[in-house]
Amino acid sequence: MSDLSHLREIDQVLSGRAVGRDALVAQSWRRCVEQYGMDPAKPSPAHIVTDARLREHREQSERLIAIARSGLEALFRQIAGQNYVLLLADAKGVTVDYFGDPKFEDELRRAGLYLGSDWSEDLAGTCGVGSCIVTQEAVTIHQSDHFDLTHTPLSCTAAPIFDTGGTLSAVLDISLLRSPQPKISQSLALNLVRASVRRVEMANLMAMNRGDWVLRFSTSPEFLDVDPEAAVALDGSGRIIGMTHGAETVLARQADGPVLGQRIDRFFHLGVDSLPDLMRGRPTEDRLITLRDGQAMFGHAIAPQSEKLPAAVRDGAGAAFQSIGGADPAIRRLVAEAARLAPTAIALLLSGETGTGKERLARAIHTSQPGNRPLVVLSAAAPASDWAALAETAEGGTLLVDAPGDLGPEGQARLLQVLAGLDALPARRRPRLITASSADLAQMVRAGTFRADLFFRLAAARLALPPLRLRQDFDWLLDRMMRQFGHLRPQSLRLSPAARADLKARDWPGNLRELANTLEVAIALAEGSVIDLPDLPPAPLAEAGAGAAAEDSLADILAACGGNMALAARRLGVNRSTILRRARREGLWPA
Ligand SMILES: Nc1ncnc2c1ncn2[C@@H]1O[C@H](COP(=O)(O)OP(=O)(O)OP(=O)(O)O)[C@@H](O)[C@H]1O
Repeated sequence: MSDLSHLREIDQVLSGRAVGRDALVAQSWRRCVEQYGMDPAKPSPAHIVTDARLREHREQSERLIAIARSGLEALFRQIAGQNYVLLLADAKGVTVDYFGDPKFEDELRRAGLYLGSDWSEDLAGTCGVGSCIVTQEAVTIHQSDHFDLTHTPLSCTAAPIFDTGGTLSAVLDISLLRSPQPKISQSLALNLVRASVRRVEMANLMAMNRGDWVLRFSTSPEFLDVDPEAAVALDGSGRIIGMTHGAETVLARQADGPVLGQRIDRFFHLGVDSLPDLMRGRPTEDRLITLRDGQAMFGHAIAPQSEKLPAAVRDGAGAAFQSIGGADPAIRRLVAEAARLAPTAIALLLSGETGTGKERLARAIHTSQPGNRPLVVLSAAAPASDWAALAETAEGGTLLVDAPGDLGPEGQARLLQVLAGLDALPARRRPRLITASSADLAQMVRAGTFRADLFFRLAAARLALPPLRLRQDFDWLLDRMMRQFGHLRPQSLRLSPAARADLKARDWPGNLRELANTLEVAIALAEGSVIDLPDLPPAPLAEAGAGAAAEDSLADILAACGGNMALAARRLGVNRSTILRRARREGLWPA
């Protein structure tokens, strides 16, 4: 269709004539002109928000992105090879997650099919994401359905994702740069997007309501347990506290007013006491439930999971995670989250200063899962030519990407390519990605020194390890490491209270690694069965003379340290024997 006939057709719609377009397209065109004041004769290029705004949008959608990601990956694999690009936009229309073929990246970016593109209808005109947000329905906006001439080559199919309260929270869109002319060619795309959205909403409901009853239901029994049509979460009295959009649609037909907050027996001939009868284990045909209007459905009830969850998930005390930390609230939270994320395929970024235990946590996440699977470290320091082979050996296991912040632009592009190569593997063989970084990758993205697409690929969920100086479980770590290094000495060893207090007062820039090194040296050097102050090596990065002015005399420093030579040595950043020699020379100590 020529540009001129496109403009003429929009004119016809505005003057109220039927033109054979879908009603929702014609209505959107009217909005573009009458509400948003757009001029179809003045096309405008794709609008991409700034990095800072993209970050805000992503942060607000972070949880949903993490939950949606494995569903999106599955969808992307289904459409792989057909040149679709897949976008997840937030409720404002900004693309917060993206899957596309890196080969076409420049073209996709120009077309706005990229991270940060703003597809709100009042900015981009009639388009998949924007019109889906306005209508709250799944739509295909195909080629010249687009209002703006810039976008008429595209074909976009989008479906809304609702949160468990029924509010639109995101849009899933799959788009093509070039497509066959008939719009019907996209009907499969529409079904695929709808099904993916249903699964994302289901995963979201399950994640949000682990401690509650969930009732899933379907019209046919075949897919009830694996891919149900709809679900609600119920509190102990049978009140609906969460729902998928599919559930809201079915239940809203049964009774007037809102669905949320109502008891389940208002919609089904079913009481909360009967839920245990609908649990898995009973034949599906026996789990028949009837809506108030008489329609039969099949139900599957899932009991609150808190009591059934493995200890690792419940309180983070599972065997694999036991060595990570003690009674520190931040560590407890971190371990509980890590345990919950461990069984998923979500790409994890573990951040934290050097030596905070990122690699150890990655290994714990890996080993917490059953099976004898490989864990392969892909270090940024290894030659890039080896990466692809390394990544392949992680098949079926975990690929730990270490220190990608050290990579320059070429290395980053290569890493992205290697990761994209893994997409060709069948889902269950594709390694789970965990990244460890002491560089602040998000900050590097903002500064333009780290690729945003690589960052988002690596960091679907983020876990931050606190520095040792902020941990409240220092004593626990100390005792654990003392036991761990116990084998180095035949007799049992303990720390004197003064030595313990001294260690606690240090600021540990090298974190757990520095603490482990310090203890190992102290254990090796201690002569008796007690590690005392003089046995502790000085902090390697303490500035010489730190805490004492360089011109302070040794006598003054010793006095300030209560005559404790080890403490004086540490303050000056020298060995205890040096202090002793100087003290003898200056007559401060008997020769
Ligand atoms: N919870 C822990 N208990 C005892 N030792 C620990 C613990 N966590 C880490 N360590 C020790 O601290 C050292 C550093 O740990 P790890 O390599 O996991 O840190 P990292 O954050 O990956 O470091 P980097 O960023 O420098 O690579 C290792 O020797 C490890 O054994």
